[in-house]
Amino acid sequence: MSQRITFTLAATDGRARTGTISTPRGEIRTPAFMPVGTAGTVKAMLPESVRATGADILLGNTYHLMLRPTAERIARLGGLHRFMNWERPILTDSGGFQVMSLASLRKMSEEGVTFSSHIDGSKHKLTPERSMEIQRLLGSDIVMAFDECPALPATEAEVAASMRLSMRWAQRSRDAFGDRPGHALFGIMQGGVTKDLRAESAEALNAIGFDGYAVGGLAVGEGQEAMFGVLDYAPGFLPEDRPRYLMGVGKPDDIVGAVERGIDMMDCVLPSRSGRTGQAWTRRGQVNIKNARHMDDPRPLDEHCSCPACRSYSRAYLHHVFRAGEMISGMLLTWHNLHYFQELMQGLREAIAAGRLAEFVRDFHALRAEGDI
Ligand SMILES: CNc1nc2c(CCc3ccc(C(F)(F)F)cc3)c3[nH]c(N)nc(=O)c3cc2[nH]1
Ligand SMILES: [Zn+2]
Repeated sequence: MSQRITFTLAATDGRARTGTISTPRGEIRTPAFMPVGTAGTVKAMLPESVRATGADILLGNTYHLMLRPTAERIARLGGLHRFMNWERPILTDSGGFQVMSLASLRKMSEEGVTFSSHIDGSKHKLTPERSMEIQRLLGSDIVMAFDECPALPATEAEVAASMRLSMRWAQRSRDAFGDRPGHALFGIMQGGVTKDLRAESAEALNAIGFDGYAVGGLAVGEGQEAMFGVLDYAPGFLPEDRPRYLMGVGKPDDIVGAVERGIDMMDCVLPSRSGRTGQAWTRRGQVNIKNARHMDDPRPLDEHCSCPACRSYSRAYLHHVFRAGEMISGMLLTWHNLHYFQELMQGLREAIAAGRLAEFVRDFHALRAEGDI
């Protein structure tokens, strides 16, 4: 692929931006929400259904795919796009975060991390170089640098040491990635909730130079107020002509607040994971479909929603299939949630382009009742 990945800003409104990331496999409209496709599938969804919700890009993962079915097998079978039948852009995480949250018997060193698979206990090693090799074998379009996301609670000294390790790993990731036209490497800013550490991390990443920059180390239990506190300054430490990706975020109101603060890309398991637990997200708040009060309700989840669940099924039906443990329950609620998240992103993109983001945000909060609706 000769074409390089480029980011074009179309409009700004305050600190918010809207634009397009052009890749050989297609365009990504920003601000973008990226559905999580952990082990090569967005759970309970066919790829064409994920596309129908409006997704331009989805996420895959080094950790899960290196364990099963292995990156080498996927490469032999033509790469992850072919393997999972998604020909549009794929971003893969570098694996470190998942090792810390999923694997057992982990051993950290300057070199990288060794761990035992949570699937079969087999021993594995991840280093910046190995992570770059895996993401190349998968064929992902946007590759994440190998980093360490410190677990909370952590002292400032621990956060500083971890961030500096991640910056050394960022350099090694950059060196190992090489020059791959048509593919992008994103650096990941660390530094916890400490402004000086965040500034030091951004300075290190800017000096190395990346195609895009992620704000890492957030959405790990610090709470929305602390997260927004970091986002009040951290995106501004990053080059404004490159995409900014906030990892692991979030609930609809987290997404709105992050976009207001200059974030262009986000990912979260929430719409799919909560869909499988009967939790529907709507413009007026959350609907907990397992609540008995929906048992006789002929209305759709959201009468304004054009998704298959809202077009053709009642709350009573969704309540029934959830209670009965029928697979269609997870399918319909996941589809609805992903559709709602993409509709929220479209609304944000249009509002920024029209210079009326403040009005959009006001309406967004005004409509959202507390609790179950
Ligand atoms: C939920 N909170 C959160 N998630 C975070 C993630 C994971 C993001 C991710 C990527 C791919 C997938 C896949 F399942 F689709 F593959 C799933 C999740 C982080 N990832 C890295 N590298 N550094 C961070 O500092 C970091 C901070 C994170 N806070
Ligand atoms: Zn719907």
